[in-house]
Amino acid sequence: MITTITMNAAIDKTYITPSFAIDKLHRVKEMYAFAGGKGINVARVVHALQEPVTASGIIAGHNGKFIEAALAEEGIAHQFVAVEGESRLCLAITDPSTGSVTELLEAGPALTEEDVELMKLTIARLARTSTHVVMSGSLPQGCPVTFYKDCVDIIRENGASPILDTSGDALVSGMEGRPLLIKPNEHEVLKLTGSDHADEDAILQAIHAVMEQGIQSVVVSLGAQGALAGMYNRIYRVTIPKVDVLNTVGSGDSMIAGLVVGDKRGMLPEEQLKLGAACGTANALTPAAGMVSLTQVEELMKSISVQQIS
Ligand SMILES: Nc1ncnc2c1ncn2[C@@H]1O[C@H](COP(=O)(O)OP(=O)(O)OP(=O)(O)O)[C@@H](O)[C@H]1O
Ligand SMILES: O=P(O)(O)OC[C@@]1(O)O[C@H](CO)[C@@H](O)[C@@H]1O
Repeated sequence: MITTITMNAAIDKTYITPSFAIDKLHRVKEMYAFAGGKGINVARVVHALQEPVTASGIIAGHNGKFIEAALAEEGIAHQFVAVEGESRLCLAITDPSTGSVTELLEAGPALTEEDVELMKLTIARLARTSTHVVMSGSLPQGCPVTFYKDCVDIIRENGASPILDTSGDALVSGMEGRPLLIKPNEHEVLKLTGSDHADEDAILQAIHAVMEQGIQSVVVSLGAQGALAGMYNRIYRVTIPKVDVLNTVGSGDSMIAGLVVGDKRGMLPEEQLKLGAACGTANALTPAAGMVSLTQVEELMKSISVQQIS
């Protein structure tokens, strides 16, 4: 089983708003509301790839109940820790006329020390029956920045492989535990090395630096440009086809799902990267975040190329 952890689960609402402009009134004709937050998106895509998955993390209040009910309706197993307060609403306003995406993310509940300890115990328990535990997204208020680092250790001690997809200080700290895989985007990876050039050389240097830290796989996703990746001390370039994009929110999460499923199935790095990129691109073809069709993933895999460059 693959377990996903979303420390700040959300209702992900998407408003499709042609000619969106600030300071104007818009009547929204098309909208989607799904259980979301990065780890839940990963779980949904793992489920679409037909691997057993359990979604875990923190929920609160009425929105938390919505999240559980929505997952149950989708047939996704879940075991959340419920805390005081209200789970957040994350709003993405997408404008098909310009391709713009405007995101408004609420803060979500504040955790107590007891909540944090209970979450660690839950992760330890789930890790015992999992091959991989994927921790994704920002940490909620009250959660120490070292949380992911502690959990990387807990997951490994309990026999599963830890995967981390977060940013900022939580990523820097979590990397000290040497998770199996991280997937920063180009901005996140350059922040790690303090470089301000987003060119390929800087990204490659950053990938080498991360691998030298003892992290086996680092996949730097580059949106429509595909990805550059370091796996087992080799460097790969992933080239993806040009597609008609509807909404890229959740493409990173979908890519993680493909990579983890690929690892679980024992695929070679090239095939894992192909599956990851196909899931990311398939997500961009759907209006909602973290949603892919298996048929589209399989079709896209045929037009994605992965080249070992060093
Ligand atoms: N515009 C696009 N066209 C085609 N594929 C895309 C596009 N954007 C993203 N993808 C696919 O999804 C993968 C991950 O995307 P991206 O680099 O945007 O991740 P991210 O920044 O972590 O996304 P998010 O945080 O919104 O989940 C890319 O490597 C690519 O395969
Ligand atoms: O605040 P976080 O946890 O970093 O990001 C939350 C979020 O923007 O990420 C997902 C897309 O990747 C959305 O489902 C969700 O709303």
